[in-house]
Amino acid sequence: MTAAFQDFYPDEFSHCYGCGSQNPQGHHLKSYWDGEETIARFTPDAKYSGGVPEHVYGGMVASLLDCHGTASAAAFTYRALNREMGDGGDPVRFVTASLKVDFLKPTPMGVELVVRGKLRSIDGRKVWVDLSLTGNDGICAKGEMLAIRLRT
Ligand SMILES: CCCCCCCCCCCC(=O)SCCNC(=O)CCNC(=O)[C@H](O)C(C)(C)COP(=O)(O)OP(=O)(O)OC[C@H]1O[C@@H](n2cnc3c(N)ncnc32)[C@H](O)[C@@H]1OP(=O)(O)O
Repeated sequence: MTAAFQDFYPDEFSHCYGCGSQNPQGHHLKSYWDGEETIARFTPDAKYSGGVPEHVYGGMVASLLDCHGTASAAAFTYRALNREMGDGGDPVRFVTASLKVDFLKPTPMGVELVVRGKLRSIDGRKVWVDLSLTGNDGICAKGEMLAIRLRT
């Protein structure tokens, strides 16, 4: 089975509510390569409803873009450096500095959501990632992230 990007986060940095393996209450989002892009799949529990039970609330949508975006920034950087995650070198870790979300239409509840990341550019410690979240009937939200690589 292919390891997810988050599987390479050290345990001490794996407490994120959205994607940390060490947070028992968290969502444990998992991100992977899909060609030149990145992908994550997630089906929110019914308790994450928006104004009506059929729709997912916006914070959950932003959370999925957030965690997938930073994981993708790390993956894009490893690839640009011709490195592999878990190669024993200095770990490449990112946090979100800026996340813009456009909610294009309601996100449906009860279906698997697909989150995609595409590299826009890398400039030193700054990585811009274009994000999208798709339900069963097209793109529901788009995101633009600036992720900053932490100094090691
Ligand atoms: C713990 C391990 C987890 C590692 C494992 C990952 C866990 C999962 C994370 C999930 C995603 C999240 O929720 S992360 C949690 C939410 N995010 C945060 O809490 C981050 C809080 N902010 C910060 O800690 C800081 O502001 C940083 C690290 C982002 C940046 O601080 P810094 O390292 O001192 O760098 P700084 O010089 O200020 O900025 C570097 C460059 O980025 C630019 N820059 C900085 N912020 C912005 C911004 N909002 N919009 C535009 N540009 C910006 C600066 O102008 C500069 O450009 P130039 O002058 O170089 O051109």
